[in-house]
Amino acid sequence: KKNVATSAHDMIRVLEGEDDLLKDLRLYVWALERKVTTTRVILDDAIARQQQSLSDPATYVANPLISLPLVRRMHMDAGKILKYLRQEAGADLQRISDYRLDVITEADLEQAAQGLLRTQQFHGLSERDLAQGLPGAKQYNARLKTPDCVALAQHLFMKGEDEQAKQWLRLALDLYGGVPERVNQLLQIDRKSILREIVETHASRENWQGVRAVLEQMLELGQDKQHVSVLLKTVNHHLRHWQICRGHSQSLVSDSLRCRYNTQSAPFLRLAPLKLEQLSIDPHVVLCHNAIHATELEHIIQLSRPHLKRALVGRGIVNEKRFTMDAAVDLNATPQGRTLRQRLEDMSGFDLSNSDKLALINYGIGGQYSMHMDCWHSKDNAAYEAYIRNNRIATILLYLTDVQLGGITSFPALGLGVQPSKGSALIWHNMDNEAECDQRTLHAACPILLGNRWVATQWVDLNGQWRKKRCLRSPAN
Ligand SMILES: O=C(O)CCC(=O)C(=O)O
Ligand SMILES: [Fe+2]
Repeated sequence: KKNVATSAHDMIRVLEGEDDLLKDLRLYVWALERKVTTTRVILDDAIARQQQSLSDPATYVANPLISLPLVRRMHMDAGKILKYLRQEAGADLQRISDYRLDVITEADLEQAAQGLLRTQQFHGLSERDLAQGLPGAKQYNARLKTPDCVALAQHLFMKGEDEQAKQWLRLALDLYGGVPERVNQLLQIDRKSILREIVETHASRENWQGVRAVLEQMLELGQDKQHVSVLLKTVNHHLRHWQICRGHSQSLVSDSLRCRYNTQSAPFLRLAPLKLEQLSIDPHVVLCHNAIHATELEHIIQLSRPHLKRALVGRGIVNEKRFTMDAAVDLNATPQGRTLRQRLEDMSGFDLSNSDKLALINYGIGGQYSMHMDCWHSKDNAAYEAYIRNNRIATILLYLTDVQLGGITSFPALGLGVQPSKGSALIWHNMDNEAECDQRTLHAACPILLGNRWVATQWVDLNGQWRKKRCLRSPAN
């Protein structure tokens, strides 16, 4: 298919197309003006009458020469006037919207953009200089405006040329003035959309510093403060997450945190106490050392092998957020598995009879699991029943291997990072005493730099914990 942008001959057709559009715009403006004039005559008439009635409305309406026309107007005219108001201005202009705009395609735009960028490269011009006009070309006041810069940026983004794209977006913002905001909104290139686009590109490259800078700029422009503040909080979590992954978690030394033997969460632990290291008291995060025997680890890894597949997120979607293999393992299927399941109950203090199977996860080099929470919010009463049945009150994360480099489990909101150590179990409570999902439990698995990382996750279902955890909000409340 021939593209119009390839030859000057075809480009003239595009110009003619714009001329046609111009004719229709003229007709439409005329129709709008006509409607405004008619409406204003009706309005002025009504205002004049209102002036007379203001001082003494009761006497005013007592005059039958007033009351009859009033009733008549409200009965006969008002409906017609409203109908006229609701009518689209220019609805009678048949010609409008007969265009074949699809004649000019995305490919045309791409080609035109490509041509202009080639010119930029040829002349060695900066984006700003190019937008001012071409050296040596006949000057028709030919300059690029905000929408052109945005289109060039979008073209470059598609080609993966993010840096250059961002230059164009910045220029788009600089050239923004002059056009009424309403027109820019109509063309969907208002400041907010441009900044949002910059944010999205930074975010897709995980450039959180970049995202933060733009969000701060948005705050300065006074844009949607509440929304931007929420985004800033998320960005700060991302930045904190990367610090934690690099081994810079906050110091865990605190007077209130202890290492002790757990003899209490189940009677059996009096005979076989577990080594427990408190990592956070509120929310509850503990690490149980030497909790699982090497033969047990091997056993569950073997059980999972035939079922391993690429892990999904949400409703079964492959996503970079979760770059791992996983498999569900039924611990009740083998005697060794049942022993381990009992131990998981003992060490967490929860009842697992309503909980999912154990999820085995294998991360290779570069594997990671982005920030997420294992629980979900529901303020909606209608959904509460379903919510209480399915939500995850706690998570037990078993580390099945040591990891040579990377692979820390990070809790950005707590400034906490846990290095996997073979045979230990990390336990945390996802929900607070009101059975509400605790945002502070946001967590992630850092990328694996060296090693083979196996973990097993036991999500603990909220349902059925009434004997185990007190103070839960009743559904009726
Ligand atoms: O592998 C990790 O460290 C985290 C796993 C996790 O968050 C999960 O399975 O829900
Ligand atoms: Fe998780």
